Amino acid sequence: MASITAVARLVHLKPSSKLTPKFVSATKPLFTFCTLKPSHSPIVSSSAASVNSSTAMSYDKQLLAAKKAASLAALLCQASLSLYPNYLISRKPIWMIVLEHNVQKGLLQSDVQSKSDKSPVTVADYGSQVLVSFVLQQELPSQAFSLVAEEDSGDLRKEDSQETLQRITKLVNDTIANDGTYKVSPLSESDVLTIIDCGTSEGGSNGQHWVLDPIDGTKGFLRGDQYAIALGLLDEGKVVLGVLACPNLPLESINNKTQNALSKSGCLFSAQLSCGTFMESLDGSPPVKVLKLHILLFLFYLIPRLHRNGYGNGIRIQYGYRKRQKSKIQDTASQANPSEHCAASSHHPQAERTRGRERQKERRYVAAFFRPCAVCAAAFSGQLIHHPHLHTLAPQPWTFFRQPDLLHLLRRPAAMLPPPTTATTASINPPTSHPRSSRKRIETHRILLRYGQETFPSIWILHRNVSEEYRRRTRTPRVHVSNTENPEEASFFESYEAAHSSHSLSGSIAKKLGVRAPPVRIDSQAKYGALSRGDGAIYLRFPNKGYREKIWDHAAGYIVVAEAGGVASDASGKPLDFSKGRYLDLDTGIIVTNQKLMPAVLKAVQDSLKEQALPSL
Ligand SMILES: Nc1ncnc2c1ncn2[C@@H]1O[C@H](COP(=O)(O)O)[C@@H](OP(=O)(O)O)[C@H]1O
Repeated sequence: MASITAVARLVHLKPSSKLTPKFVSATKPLFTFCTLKPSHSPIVSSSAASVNSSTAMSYDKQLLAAKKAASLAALLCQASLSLYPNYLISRKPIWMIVLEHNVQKGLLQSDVQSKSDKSPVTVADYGSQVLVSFVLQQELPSQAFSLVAEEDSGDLRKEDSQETLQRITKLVNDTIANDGTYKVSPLSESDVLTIIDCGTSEGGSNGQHWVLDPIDGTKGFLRGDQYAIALGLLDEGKVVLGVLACPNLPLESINNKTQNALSKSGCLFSAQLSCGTFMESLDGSPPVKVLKLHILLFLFYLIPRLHRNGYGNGIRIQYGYRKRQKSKIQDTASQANPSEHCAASSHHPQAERTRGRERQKERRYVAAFFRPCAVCAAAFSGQLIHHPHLHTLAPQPWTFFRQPDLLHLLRRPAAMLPPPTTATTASINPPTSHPRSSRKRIETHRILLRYGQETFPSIWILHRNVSEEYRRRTRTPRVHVSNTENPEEASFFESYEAAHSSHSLSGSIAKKLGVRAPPVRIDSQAKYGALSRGDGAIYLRFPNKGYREKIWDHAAGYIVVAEAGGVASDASGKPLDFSKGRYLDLDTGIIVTNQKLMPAVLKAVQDSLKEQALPSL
């Protein structure tokens, strides 16, 4: 391995004469494999490109790098499309962005090219590939680098592509500069070509290989529909981590049309072997735009008043008499059972008066904001306190929401209040540490409380500097595939493009299964992402006979679904095999669903294939 690297460095003469020494050192590993061959020559052998997995770092670090790479690539893609994200990421004056935007609109139309297989490719496809490759090597400099990616530089090296190449280079350099993480000199056009050709590894069953589709669903991207930046990592032929950046996928379920109107778009799915699948917002912000105002009101109006009234530090709204106390978490037993605590202290006349006053204040300050949401908070104890005292109206049956939404709650009639007698505590992922910070910076989290079989939304109020683990759990919720066992209740996904997957075949399979909902047609591996969080229960894909599936079209999505509890197989029930190089070696079609539905779906697939006289097994 070492000798290959040494040879590579010798063969590599000068990526760009304009590179500053700083950039050369920063990109040293970048050109290690790329320069083993002229960039338009046949693909470098997988044995040369493979990396011995014994030298591999933990996947945690690689997952972080992959998330960073995919998120930046998503920014690049959005910047190539619209003004809005450009405005957000750019430090330029607005008038300049408006001017550039017009140019970009023109760019996009003229920069769509056709590949040899007639599929479209845009400047954003190339730019995304360059950026992902660049970021991975910047973030993991000590790792040898092997990348199996969709694009190569062949077309860009033609004379008439000079302008396109310039645009790609500008797009990449602008995105890197706007991000500001990497202090490197701008990439030259020849750097860009070299980096694109880093993606020509053959993959295979030995060592580690990154697998990238820089824009999966290019047709969806051009239509303004769904697309994904899909990045996976193979280790000894197995997918061990995957990241899907889906800039146009709503953070709320795609089935929930009302929520979607309020919800932002942009999901980042990440999965690591045996660690589960997580979904977060692509820009790291809270999921519902309209909540911001209420959170601000809460921070600047309610919190100061709570502090004044002795609710400092712990940010706890506690039933009944409470002493002024400094500790953030005290007396969790009494919090867990407020009525007992109240009873114990009720004989004290001073306590009685204090309680009366506090009740009044609570009503005024808290109910005004959270009505009819029961306010709950027991910072860092892992326990949430239901505060029945806040509910001043007669108990009524509670209506349950799938997604917590403060605005929605505020608008609900008071009749929807939970009964005061409802169980008062609920344990959710307890935080792993109790940071004793003196800084009184507050965060609110929308939490779904479970009381026995019942669920209702609430607000959890926390100090800012909670542990990383706690942040991960609250900000990046783990997702799970739908657990429906009944095919009739299941909805199914398929390609938007009829040319990519037979709609009639999946229609007949759905009919056999008794699926009632119409098919949900979306582009790209966003389907895998949506499936992993239970938006649908089945994904069926049946390309035309003879089409060979590529590993970058499925690797990231495969692990995202598998770690969320789903399964993917071909039509014969064999798991997908990513160890055979750049193509998947599979029988007709791909089926993705949950464990319980798989046998029924497989049977329906087999029956339909026989009926349609397609080769099934
Ligand atoms: N005739 C065909 N049959 C099946 N898949 C095809 C196809 N032509 C292109 N594809 C692949 O389907 C992917 C899009 O998947 P989906 O149909 O789920 O949106 C494309 O990814 P790219 O857009 O990266 O080229 C491409 O790899």
